[in-house]
Amino acid sequence: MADPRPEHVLSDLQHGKAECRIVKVDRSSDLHVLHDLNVTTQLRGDFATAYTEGDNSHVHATDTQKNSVYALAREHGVTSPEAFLMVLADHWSAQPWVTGTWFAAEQHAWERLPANGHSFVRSGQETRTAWVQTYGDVRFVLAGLTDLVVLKSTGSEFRGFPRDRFTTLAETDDRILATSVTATWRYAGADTDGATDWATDWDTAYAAVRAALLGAFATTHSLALQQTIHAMATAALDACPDIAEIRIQCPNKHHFLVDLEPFGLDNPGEVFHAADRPYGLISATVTRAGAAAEPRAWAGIG
Ligand SMILES: O=c1[nH]c(=O)c2[nH]c(=O)[nH]c2[nH]1
Repeated sequence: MADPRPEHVLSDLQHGKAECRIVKVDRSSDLHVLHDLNVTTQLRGDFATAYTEGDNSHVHATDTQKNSVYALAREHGVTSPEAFLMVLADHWSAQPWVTGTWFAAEQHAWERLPANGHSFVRSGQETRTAWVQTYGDVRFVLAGLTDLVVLKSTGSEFRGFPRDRFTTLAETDDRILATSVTATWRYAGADTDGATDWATDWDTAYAAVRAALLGAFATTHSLALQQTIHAMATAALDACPDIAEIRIQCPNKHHFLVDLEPFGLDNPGEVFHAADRPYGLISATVTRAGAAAEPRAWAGIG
């Protein structure tokens, strides 16, 4: 049937199940391992008539997509968020009417307690993230982290910025620098045959990038959060040859020195008011020289 509203153009259709919470217990040894994921599925394809006519004959129900998350976790196991999203991508890319897919995962870390092999404490303040996108046989893998909260109690300045009639901020050669890092990186190359034969060891790569981000944050004498972001991004590219580009977004979690003079006290950089808003919001993407931009890898990802 013809589109009932031909004067309007329908685009960007996708549907799936958001935030499927799954905890997979690996019981293959007495030392159990937990994979705690929040998985989102999205399918693109020949679904327009569901929107224009209410014809659901091509619609893979979001409930079915949710069930696939749990069933495929049982059938294939979960080793890393990236590997599990690859399993979902393999499955859904092969279904009728599907021309593209988009899967996301957030992973919360658990650490085994020493008492036995099956008791855990949540570990790591940050959340690990991953995305797999497919366009036919082309596949992109992104990974990242969010809520990695870091602070330096010295080794940070902010000076030399322009002053105009609205400027009140004092220049400083010693301040607290604190932020909550969100970083997302794209693994180099895009599979063109739909195969899951990426050589990257996802957990090793994640650990290398995380360590590089933290190392650069700690060791960069910061003249601005912008400079620290650049240092973190380049350190990540240097630490992990498999990644082609990295996007970093950092709120500047301002810490203001409290004026204690009214109380007859000095304050040599010891007592701060940790403000939660407003906050500076600073971001950048750094791409390895020669790597092609791949905007399709980032579609739908903030
Ligand atoms: O590292 C900073 N970058 C800025 O752009 C900025 N702006 C501001 O007020 N403080 C800071 N700090």
